[in-house]
Amino acid sequence: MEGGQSERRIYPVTAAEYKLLEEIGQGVSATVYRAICLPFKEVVAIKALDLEKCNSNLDDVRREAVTMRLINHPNVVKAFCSFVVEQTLWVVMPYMAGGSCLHIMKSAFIDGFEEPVIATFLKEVLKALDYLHRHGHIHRDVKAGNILVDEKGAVKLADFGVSACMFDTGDRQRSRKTFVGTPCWMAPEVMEQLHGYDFKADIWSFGITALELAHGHAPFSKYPPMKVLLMTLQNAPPGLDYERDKRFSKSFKEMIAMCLVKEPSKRPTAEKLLRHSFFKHARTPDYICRHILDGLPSLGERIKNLKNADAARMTQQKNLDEQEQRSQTEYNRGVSAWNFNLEDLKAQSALIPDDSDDSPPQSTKAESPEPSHFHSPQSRHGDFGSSPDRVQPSISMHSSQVEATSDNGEFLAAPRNSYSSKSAVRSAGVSVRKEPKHIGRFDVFEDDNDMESPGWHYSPSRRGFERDQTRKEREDTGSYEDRGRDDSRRGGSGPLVPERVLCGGRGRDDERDREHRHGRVSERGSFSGPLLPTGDHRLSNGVSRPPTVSKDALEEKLKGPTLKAPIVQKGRFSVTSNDGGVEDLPHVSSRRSTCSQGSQQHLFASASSSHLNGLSVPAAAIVPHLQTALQLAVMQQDALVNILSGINPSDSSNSMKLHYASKRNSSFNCGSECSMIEILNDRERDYLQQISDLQSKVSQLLQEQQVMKMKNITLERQLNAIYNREEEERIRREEAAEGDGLPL
Ligand SMILES: Nc1ncnc2c1ncn2[C@@H]1O[C@H](COP(=O)(O)OP(=O)(O)OP(=O)(O)O)[C@@H](O)[C@H]1O
Repeated sequence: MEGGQSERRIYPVTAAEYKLLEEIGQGVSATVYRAICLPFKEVVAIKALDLEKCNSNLDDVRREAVTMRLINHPNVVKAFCSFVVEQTLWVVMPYMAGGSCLHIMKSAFIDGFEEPVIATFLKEVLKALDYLHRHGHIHRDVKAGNILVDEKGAVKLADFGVSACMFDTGDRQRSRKTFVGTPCWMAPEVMEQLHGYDFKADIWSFGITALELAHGHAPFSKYPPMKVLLMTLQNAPPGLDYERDKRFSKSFKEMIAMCLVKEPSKRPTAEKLLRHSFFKHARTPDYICRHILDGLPSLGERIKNLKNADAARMTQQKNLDEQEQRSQTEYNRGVSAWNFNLEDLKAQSALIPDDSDDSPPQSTKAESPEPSHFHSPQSRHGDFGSSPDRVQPSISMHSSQVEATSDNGEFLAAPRNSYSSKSAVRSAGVSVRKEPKHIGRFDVFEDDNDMESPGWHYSPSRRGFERDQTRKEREDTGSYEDRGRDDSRRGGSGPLVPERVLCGGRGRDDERDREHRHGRVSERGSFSGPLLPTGDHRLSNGVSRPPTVSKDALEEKLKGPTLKAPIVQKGRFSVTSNDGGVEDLPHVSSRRSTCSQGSQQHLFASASSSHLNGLSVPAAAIVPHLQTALQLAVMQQDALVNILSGINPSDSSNSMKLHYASKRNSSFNCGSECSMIEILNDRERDYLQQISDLQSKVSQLLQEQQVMKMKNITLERQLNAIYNREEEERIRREEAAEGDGLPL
């Protein structure tokens, strides 16, 4: 029962007053039940959100619960009330007996709906979006699984409000340690995590949902998250195919194309879309009842059947890769993921098998390609904090080989050095072609003569041109699904090792990164909370957690990138074998890669160790290098000290700074190589000591944070219960004062 009466009712806020019946849905962190509200004898739906999985701030939830009472639109599923029951937050909503469009499709319309049905569903969704956007809200999870139908054929958009806000502050994915869900509906600007996003992100999701309703599944739905991400960013926007989707009208195709434009500002508003001729095909709720709901089993039964089918499919697919299985199951359950964590995705992408079947034989040659580093766009070079127009993001996909920068804040990826193999290229998600080619917003280059030097460019200045070209390309080459399959082979698979290089400047980069994550996301939008959850490598106060490095690992990193010429190890000295001898030191230095600091460190480590190993090295050859290396080391040490002081302002960082400053001065004035080397060794030991101190501080802080979190959760729950009681009281009083005589 819904309508005037239910809306004015005050629903009970204790579990005892509800009787849970069968399960009618499951999301990432919630299970939805049909239930009876005992005092009113009314069938309702209860969404039970697992608080353990949400890591949410219950204060926000409480605030949102109040906001939700103000949301009142016939096309938005509203929450009657919400309260905490043990480890879960219960959100009581009207029961939508038809279930979601996704589940209807899964049960009876596996290849999607007919156009008039789609127009009817989508028109109602647009009305909901228009309402939400006008009120400054972004829904952020528009998809078939959130379009619900009641027994009379009325259509409502669900999952906005209390349950959605559980994740606004960003930890939906983080709390699960690995990425779950699929970003199929996610707009490119949300994925890029570059300039923030606004309500136009919903319009993109709306376009994807239109395709989902037309085909029975969203574009790229069968792929794991990282592939979906890369395909959405690299490929031309998906759309209805003019040849293959002949059963759909031109106006439907046009309407989708208007929504799926990569540049958000060029997408129409919900209000404008509502005037599109496509929606003239929309019918009445009664039409939905007759054409869709009639003859369907009850919702509970459908869900049970789907679960059984899922289980059967899983047994059949035992041989499938675990990642793919999970991805498909999540899709089948209609799980999406908006607050994704790029680090998790990268880590998971390492698990994605390279399913390319066109790999040339030589691709197996490089069994141990150089490590790939996929820095998030904002993690290097960028200066986001102060000037959004001058962002210089970069992608580094190969220790130092591929860097991407641009003057105006867009991706620009270009090769700087060699790739060790074609497989490494594929593994970095970069396609290999003969000519520079525009793929979505990236230009992908290949040079057959130099298989080791592919690269990719994003040319923001040609954005419009690229889009036209790629759309034409899609028309030439077939539907987006074909392209999807094709592109998935070309890119996105294989390991993108999310390792970080010890290449200096990390402290500052992290600061920019942090600024970006915490501040800039909201620049355009009116939504709350940061886009990105804090990563594992961050502390609660936003300070970077130093990488865990053992002494050996540190030395390994200090050795810097591998040199091309054959290397002979002499003690810890690395020299090229053909020339041999320490005479080569300057030569070695001239070969340094783009990661100059790494090479300098390499020299630094090697030289200092040579002393220990008793090699006879002419001091004059080493000292200039040592001095340069020392300067670099000092800079890095300063960065470390900065990080330290960020973690605990009261610690001894200042005295350390002074200590090193004095040592630095004395080292530059020292005439003897011996004392210089001693100081360097000394410094190396101190670095290691500082790092290990830092690590123990970090773990101590994390433990403390954990304890505080638990305390906080308990307090929040108590507060929430009190608040709910007070709120209930207040409303009772208000209504009594109004004298409308409602039964309490
Ligand atoms: N009020 C309701 N009436 C009937 N069915 C509902 C209701 N609310 C949710 N459902 C069903 O439960 C399913 C799960 O809902 P839920 O909002 O938890 O997850 P989701 O939105 O699909 O996934 P996510 O966790 O990514 O948000 C929905 O897809 C829908 O089929």
